[in-house]
Amino acid sequence: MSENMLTLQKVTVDFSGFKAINELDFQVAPNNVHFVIGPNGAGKTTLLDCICGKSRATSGAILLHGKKDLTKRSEEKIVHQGIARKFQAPSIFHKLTVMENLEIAMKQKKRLFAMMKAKWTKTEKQSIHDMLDLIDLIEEKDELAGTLAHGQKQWLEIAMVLVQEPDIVLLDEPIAGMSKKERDKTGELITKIAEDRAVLIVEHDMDFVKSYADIVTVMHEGQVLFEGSMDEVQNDPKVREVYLGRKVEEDADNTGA
Ligand SMILES: Nc1ncnc2c1ncn2[C@@H]1O[C@H](COP(=O)(O)OP(=O)(O)OP(=O)(O)O)[C@@H](O)[C@H]1O
Repeated sequence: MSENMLTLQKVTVDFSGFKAINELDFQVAPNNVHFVIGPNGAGKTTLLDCICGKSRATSGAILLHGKKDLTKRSEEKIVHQGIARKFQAPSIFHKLTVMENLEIAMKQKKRLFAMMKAKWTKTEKQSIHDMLDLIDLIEEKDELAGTLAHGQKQWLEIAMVLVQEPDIVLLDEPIAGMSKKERDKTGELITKIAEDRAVLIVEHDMDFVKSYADIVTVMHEGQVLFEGSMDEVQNDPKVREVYLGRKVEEDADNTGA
C-alpha cells in the first residue's frame, strides 16, 4: 500500500475561540484526485489555508511524506517543500504573454543565485513547452494572458503552479464560472496532473466530483463526516442528512426549479 503524501494529525484552527477545524485527522495519498466537499462553513477553505500556511494551525501536526511538520513554516517554504495552491480567482499577469507568465512562475522556483545566471536551461525550456502542451495553449503562447478565455486563464494558472513541481496541488473550486466544455477539459487536465502527484480540490459541483474523484472527503463542522468513493458518499445517510439532501433543494432553488 502506498504511503500517504500528506497527513494531518489532530489539527485545530481556532479563530478567537471558534474552531473552524477541530482536531482533524486527514490524509492525502499520491496519484489521487481527492475532493473535499461539505456545507458552507464546514471548514473546507480553512483546511486548504492551513495546509499551505495561509492560516496557522493552533495545534496538531501537518506532515509531508511522514516528516517535516509544516505548521510552523512560512507559505513560501511550504511551496518550496512541494505544496502549491491555485486560488479561485486567477492571478495571472494580464499584460504579459502566456509564455512570459510561465517564465515568471519558473523564476519563482529558481533560487536567487540561479536566477542571476538568467538563461533558461534546455530542461527548463522543455518544461515550459510541456506545460503549454498540457494546457493546450501552444498556439496562444505569444498572446497576452488578459485576452484568453476564462477557462484558458484558469489552465494557465494551473500550469504556473505546476512548473514549481509540487508533489501536491491544492485547487479551490477550479471550474467556477466555466462552460460545460471548459469543465470537461479541466477534469481531463486534473486527471493527467494526478498521474505524477496528488491533487486536493475543494468543490461544490457534485457532477464534477462524481466524474473525476478517486476519493471524496465530506467535512462538517471542522471534522471529517465521511470519506470514500462518490457512490459511497451519496449513499451515506449522515451525508444525505447534513449536506446532499439540503444541497439538492438549494440547487433547485438557485435554478428556479
Ligand atoms: N479568519 C477567520 N476568522 C474567523 N472565522 C473564520 C475565519 N475564516 C473562516 N472562519 C469561519 O470558519 C468557518 C469555516 O469557514 P471556511 O471558509 O473554511 O468554510 P467552507 O467550508 O470553505 O465554506 P464555503 O463552502 O462557504 O466556502 C466559517 O464559520 C467561517 O465563518
